[in-house]
Amino acid sequence: MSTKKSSVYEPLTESGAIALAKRLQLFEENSNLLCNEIGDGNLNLVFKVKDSKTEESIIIKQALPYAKVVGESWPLTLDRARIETHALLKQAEFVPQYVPKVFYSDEKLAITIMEDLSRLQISRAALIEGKDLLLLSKHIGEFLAKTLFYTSDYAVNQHYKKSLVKQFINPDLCKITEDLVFTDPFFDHDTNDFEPELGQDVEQIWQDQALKLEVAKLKQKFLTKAEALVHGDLHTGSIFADDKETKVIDPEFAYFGPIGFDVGQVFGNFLLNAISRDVENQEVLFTHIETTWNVFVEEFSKAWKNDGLEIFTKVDGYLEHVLSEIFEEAVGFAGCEIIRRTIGLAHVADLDSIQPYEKRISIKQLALTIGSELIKNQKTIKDPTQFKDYVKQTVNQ
Ligand SMILES: Nc1ncnc2c1ncn2[C@@H]1O[C@H](COP(=O)(O)OP(=O)(O)O)[C@@H](O)[C@H]1O
Ligand SMILES: CSC[C@H]1O[C@H](OP(=O)(O)O)[C@H](O)[C@@H]1O
Repeated sequence: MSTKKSSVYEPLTESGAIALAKRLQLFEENSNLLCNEIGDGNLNLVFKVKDSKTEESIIIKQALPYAKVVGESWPLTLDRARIETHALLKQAEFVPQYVPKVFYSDEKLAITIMEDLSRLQISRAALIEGKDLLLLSKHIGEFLAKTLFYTSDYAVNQHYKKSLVKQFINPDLCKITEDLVFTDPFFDHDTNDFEPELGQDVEQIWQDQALKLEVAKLKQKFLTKAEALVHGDLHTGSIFADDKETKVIDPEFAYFGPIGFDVGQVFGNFLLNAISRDVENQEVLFTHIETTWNVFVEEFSKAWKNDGLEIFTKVDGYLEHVLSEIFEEAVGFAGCEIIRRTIGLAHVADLDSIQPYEKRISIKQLALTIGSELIKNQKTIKDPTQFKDYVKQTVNQ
């Protein structure tokens, strides 16, 4: 992997992406290259460049100086490309099997050139199609345990940890999460986006002081708890998968934050898919939540016992305390994710594609109830079985 700093930034076009791939000699000389911009995310350009003869391909991801979904009126730092490249490289130190290979990056051009994962499918789309993705949660549990444990104070020298915290200072992208996940959906803010039929339910959220108090505490944790290098946006749209393989992409929101945030976003997005399904097809998602947590605990505990550097990792009861705090926080963060994906700026296809419209509205009402209940009952829900029972109880009310 090589890194470069060009002197000027300019957004790439499809022909510009081909020219860049040729200049960097990423393909054989005289190859006939084709390129399409395939980005469907909220923020960046994504070019797929392919050799028409050999079918070999690469991905060139480029940050724009603004949020693509909104346009130039929402300026956004190009530094997110540096964060993404370095987060992918850091994660690859622990779980190379679960992240795309990075071939090249250029901070000034704000590009990351990486492995093309088109052989896999974005897991949100696959789950909406009803695919089970049987190994997804086993892989994600291991991804979470290893990337989070091995970047935390439990595992690394405290001077090195602080140098990493500095490297991953990411104020602009954190501000997006602070606003869109932890603030705007809980107030009458103009970024919110919901159907008029949800007006009363949303009003109830805005008036619920007990809920807002818990959200305030969760936001404070997100703002201050520099526990480990979190992915920061680990939803099912950031995970490529098939029945055998899993790859996590798009860590441009990475920073040192609470471990429970990544775990909670995974729980929240599995749950969003679960409630979008008929009851008889939901079980596989609850199994994914359970497996994610069980594998996380197993791998995190193994790493703690074998590689714990912090002296207190040898003290009886400390691991159990840390794990129970992570679970409690994950339940609360999952609730915030569910609410913001229902009434905030950035929706999910799991809910928005539900037909007919009336069914969509009633499932979104259910999502708001489940999200609120998870946030207010973080302390009583102690494990995935109770989590499932709690959700089912709410669904049946
Ligand atoms: N390494 C990759 N291989 C194949 N397709 C990719 C890759 N990275 C991104 N994409 C495609 O581009 C889309 C947007 O990528 P993503 O990183 O999520 O962008 P954004 O940061 O704008 O959300 C993905 O949903 C996927 O379709
Ligand atoms: C204006 S950013 C909204 C939303 O988009 C990000 O997701 P992605 O980059 O995967 O499309 C992130 O979840 C932000 O909260």
